[in-house]
Amino acid sequence: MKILLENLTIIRGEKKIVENFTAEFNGPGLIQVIGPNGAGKTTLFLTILGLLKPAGGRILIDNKDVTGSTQKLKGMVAYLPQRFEIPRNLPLTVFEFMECCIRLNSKWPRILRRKLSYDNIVNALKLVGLEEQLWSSKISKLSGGQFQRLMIARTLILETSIVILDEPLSNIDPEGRKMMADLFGKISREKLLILSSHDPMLLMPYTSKILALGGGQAYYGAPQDVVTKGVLNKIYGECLIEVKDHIHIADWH
Ligand SMILES: Nc1ncnc2c1ncn2[C@@H]1O[C@H](COP(=O)(O)OP(=O)(O)OP(=O)(O)O)[C@@H](O)[C@H]1O
Repeated sequence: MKILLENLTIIRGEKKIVENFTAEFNGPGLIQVIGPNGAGKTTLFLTILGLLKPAGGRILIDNKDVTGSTQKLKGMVAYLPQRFEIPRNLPLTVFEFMECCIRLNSKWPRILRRKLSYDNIVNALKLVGLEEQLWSSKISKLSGGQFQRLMIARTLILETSIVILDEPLSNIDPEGRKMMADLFGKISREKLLILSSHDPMLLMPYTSKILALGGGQAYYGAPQDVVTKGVLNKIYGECLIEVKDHIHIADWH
């Protein structure tokens, strides 16, 4: 599992996100995409997903050119957007919601979908830490953090080898974040997991590579080469506060 960004130039509105940028995301592993608000993390994901066309360059997934095409990505990538377009008032329980996600997925033949669903759903819900007593609750009754966990579970049952999560830790409380970080570490042992985060240190023990975006610049490499004062200064500018040996990123998340 490999995503190659080849000489990629991305422009959104007036803003240049990256120019002539080349990087290879290799899995299994965890790749963190960091950068201040508006740096272009979501834009990069939407470009990888074929929902936005780059101004230049190509995107290859497992050597297949998928640039600007959502169709070619089918069954290869699961994506969790930062903001959901799923109405919270759907009259479905947690379990029914997950069943719908499986039944609607055309990856499996219809007859198999029913058979696959029970175990897959139970595993995914347990993995993200949604307790069994919630499975029969209406999704409208879930808290923001529980709903976020459900959305993560939904990306996992699609069983793709590549998973992209846009700020999956937003809405999750501090204790839950640690649990989710461990979960992402576990997932990244088998899949290529790419996620954006405003709290890079939390996931650092599991991170194979970091992509730092900001001010039209991109730095990609091993965590120790990217999370340096020099790079973070260029990416975060004035949001970077240094207190003795401690660096604090003061963005709005
Ligand atoms: N629909 C849009 N049309 C035009 N420009 C947009 C659109 N959405 C976002 N942008 C601009 O694209 C740039 C990158 O935004 P993007 O949402 O990708 O950043 P981000 O790093 O994901 O930010 P955040 O951390 O706040 O989620 C910003 O300058 C933003 O204003």
